[in-house]
Amino acid sequence: MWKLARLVAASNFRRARPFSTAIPLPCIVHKRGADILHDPWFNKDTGFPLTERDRLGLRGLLPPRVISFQQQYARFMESYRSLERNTMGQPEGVVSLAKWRILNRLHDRNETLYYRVLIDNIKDFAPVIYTPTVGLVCQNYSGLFRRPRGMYFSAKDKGEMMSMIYNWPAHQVDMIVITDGSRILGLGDLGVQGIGIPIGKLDMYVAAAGINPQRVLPIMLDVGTNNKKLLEDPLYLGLRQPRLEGAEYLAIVDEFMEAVHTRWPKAIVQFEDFQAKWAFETLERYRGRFCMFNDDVQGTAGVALAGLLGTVRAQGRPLSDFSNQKIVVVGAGSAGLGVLKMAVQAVSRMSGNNETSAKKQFFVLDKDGLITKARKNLDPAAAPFAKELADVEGLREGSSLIEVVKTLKPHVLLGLSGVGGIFNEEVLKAMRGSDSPRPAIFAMSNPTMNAECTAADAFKHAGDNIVFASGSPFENVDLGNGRVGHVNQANNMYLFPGYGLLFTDVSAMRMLEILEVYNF
Ligand SMILES: NC(=O)C1=CN([C@@H]2O[C@H](COP(=O)(O)OP(=O)(O)OC[C@H]3O[C@@H](n4cnc5c(N)ncnc54)[C@H](O)[C@@H]3O)[C@@H](O)[C@H]2O)C=CC1
Ligand SMILES: CC(=O)C(=O)O
Ligand SMILES: [Mg+2]
Repeated sequence: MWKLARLVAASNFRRARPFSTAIPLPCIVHKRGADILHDPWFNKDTGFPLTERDRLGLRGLLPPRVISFQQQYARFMESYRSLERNTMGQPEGVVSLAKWRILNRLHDRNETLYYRVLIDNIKDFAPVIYTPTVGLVCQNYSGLFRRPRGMYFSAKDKGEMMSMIYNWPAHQVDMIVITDGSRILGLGDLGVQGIGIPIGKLDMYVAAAGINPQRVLPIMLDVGTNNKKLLEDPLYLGLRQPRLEGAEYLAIVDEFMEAVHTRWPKAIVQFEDFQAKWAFETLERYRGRFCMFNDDVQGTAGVALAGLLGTVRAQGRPLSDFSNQKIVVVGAGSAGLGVLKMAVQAVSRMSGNNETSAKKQFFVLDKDGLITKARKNLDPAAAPFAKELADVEGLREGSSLIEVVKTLKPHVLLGLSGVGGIFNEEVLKAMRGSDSPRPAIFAMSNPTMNAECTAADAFKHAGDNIVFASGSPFENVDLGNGRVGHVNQANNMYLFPGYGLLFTDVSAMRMLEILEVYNF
């Protein structure tokens, strides 16, 4: 997958920002002197040739020696490798943050070099700029903050957003990722510190999809936080107030959406890591009016479905066999319900059955166990997937995960619960009794510590023949005798190259029409 993503990125990125000149061809620089050196979009550090130094008023502002782009690249990679050597044996969190810092400093200084090293080393660097390290970065963002990136719209900016949006320096923006910080990965409400997620996601768009980095915009919509620790932290950088709710909340999001689409009517707004109630409500509220989608609901569904179909193929079965798989989804939030909706649609289309009958093979649990129609206060979003008690013989409302696995013997166990380790030894061992000769275990929650199980535990307890995928990366597992337990990554970022191609080749509206056609 990375190979394909790199090919896409390399071809598109070179078109947008040629490797050899380090500044995008169509770009006219209106700045001079130190302003250029302090602008990561234009800065080439010591790479400015003498002619440019004269033309741009840089003579004397840099050491005399001109260092080529290739030499700068090699020097950065050497510093990175030396950091790896020098931090060997130190705690994982310390090492990850040190790696993030060195990459972030480059991002802040010289974007061309940053994206070049990122594209060329995407497999090594994705876990640093994205999950799992981005989770740690968000948890510590107020302390790590040095230079602003993206835009911040807060509840205090009500009435000002239409003018604020024109403060963004780029004339054109194609892709926006916005969060309100209310459910950052499986880490909960991180308030303004959640900005790390839009930044990391957009880095993946540039590196894996070849989107022009000058045309992306990370956004934090700060409506307060209910995280007590952050509210009490004197260095917390966000609004120190409880989250807005109800109409007050929606008024802020409405104003932002109007402002952004007034300035850039074709920009696509990706909603990311909103708590489930707002994820669903904003999706319904805006999808008919604006170019937008929800990555956790829709992007995750696309990747999970690809993984589920891939599993059928890995079992040596025809794809039509997908309609016979028993699938247990653990987690009935924005991601779990998004996956269920799309998977049910896929089954009903493949089998020619209606959705009611396609739903029969899907089972969903939340923190209160198996969801059935007998549940009191059944969440309306989960209601379409709640089972009739008559259809789950041997089970009851609220049956535990282990009861469900032992009774149903599912072909697939898919976790989007945010609860680390919930696929424990007992549950994994019970998957040995699966009706499938090659059961699938997808531990999709992020970051790593929130994964439902580790890859090593999955192969150890559920057996060598499983198909395993996780939201955050794990190393392949050594099964002995030269055999390898392959770890696949099931993360919505794998859709970004696809979106990227759509953005470059079709207009945003056309893309949304395509998504609508597929009822995505
Ligand atoms: N791999 C990927 O591409 C993606 C992974 N995720 C991950 O999925 C997780 C959940 O995300 P959302 O659905 O947005 O969160 P959410 O907060 O909307 O939903 C979490 C769900 O898990 C349930 N849950 C909590 N404890 C449980 C337990 N002990 N047993 C069973 N269910 C339990 C909750 O009741 C709720 O239904 C997060 O860790 C997130 O990082 C989310 C989107 C994409
Ligand atoms: C991957 C992702 O979007 C999440 O964990 O929320
Ligand atoms: Mg997300």
